[in-house]
Amino acid sequence: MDNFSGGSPMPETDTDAAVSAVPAKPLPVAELHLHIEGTLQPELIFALAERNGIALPYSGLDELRQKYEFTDLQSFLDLYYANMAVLRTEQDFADMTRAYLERAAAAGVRHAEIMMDPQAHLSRGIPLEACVKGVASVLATSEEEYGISTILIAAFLRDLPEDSALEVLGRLLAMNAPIGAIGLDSAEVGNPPSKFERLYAKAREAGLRLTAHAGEEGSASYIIEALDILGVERIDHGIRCMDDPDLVERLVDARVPLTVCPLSNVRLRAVDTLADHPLPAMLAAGLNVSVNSDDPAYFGGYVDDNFAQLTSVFDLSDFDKARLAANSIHSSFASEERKAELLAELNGREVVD
Ligand SMILES: Nc1ncnc2[nH]cnc12
Ligand SMILES: [Zn+2]
Repeated sequence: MDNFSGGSPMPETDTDAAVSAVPAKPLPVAELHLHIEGTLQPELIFALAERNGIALPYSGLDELRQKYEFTDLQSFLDLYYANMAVLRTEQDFADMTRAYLERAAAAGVRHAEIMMDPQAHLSRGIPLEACVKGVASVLATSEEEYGISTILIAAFLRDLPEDSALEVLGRLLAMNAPIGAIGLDSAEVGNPPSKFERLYAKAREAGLRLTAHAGEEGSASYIIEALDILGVERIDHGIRCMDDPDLVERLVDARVPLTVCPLSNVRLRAVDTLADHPLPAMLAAGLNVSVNSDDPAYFGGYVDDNFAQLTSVFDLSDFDKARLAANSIHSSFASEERKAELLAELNGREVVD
């Protein structure tokens, strides 16, 4: 942050005005909390349905979009899993991944850690190879093609038994799937991290990095369990830590990364409005928070949209935005060399909205 140069000055000459009329380049960030199945835009859902001869239960885009009113996490998950029906072939997974990377590059994403839910596809009869290869084949060249380095995270559905997760992790390891980490997602309340102790032990033994959703709808105790029982290095969401001052102190002291998703929290009613979001209080408390999009096709925006809306509601300073971007890079599972590259890029630029 040493070279951080503050906001854009007001234009004083015609040349300055012309330069400032060029659309601002977004902040270079790492996106650490992104479900690839949550990037399926309505248009792509219809295109894939047509390609695969699948009849959708919606007459058109408008009817589908009307379903994007959620009352809680489960009401979203119901639609999220239902829409996955259009993903059938390796090509479908590849096309979805390419569409995300293209949009993410425009949002300033320079490194992405991408979760996929293999169990949600296996249960529909899709071969594990099709979903893994479809996503991974595109990620393999993401840095050259989109300027985005990537890591694939296998996320496990916490509302299924641990044995199912163990079986799928075993198959991923046996096929040498190019995964760098595991995660834990889906319906949180009633499915605490302690249910997955053996899964995380197995992943750790295999040399994988560890993250888990905790404290999205579940209480602060889920965050404590994820740290103490699963040994995670990062917490996805984690906003409910703000209910427990001792936990906040622990997270600050240990610099535990929290991958916060503001627009998701509003759309899933974890908070009432963006103005009620705890992100500014989390920053003020010294927590290691980053801004992420979670399921951008469902929640109204990609990472740049999250930054833009946060800025409009909270008047975030350039310093705050640069800190959030730097946190995202430091908190990634990228190599130290890649992190240094991204931090140099971040520090060498002026920050604008
Ligand atoms: N926000 C979220 N919480 C839990 N599981 C998810 N799967 C996709 N998005 C999710
Ligand atoms: Zn998530």
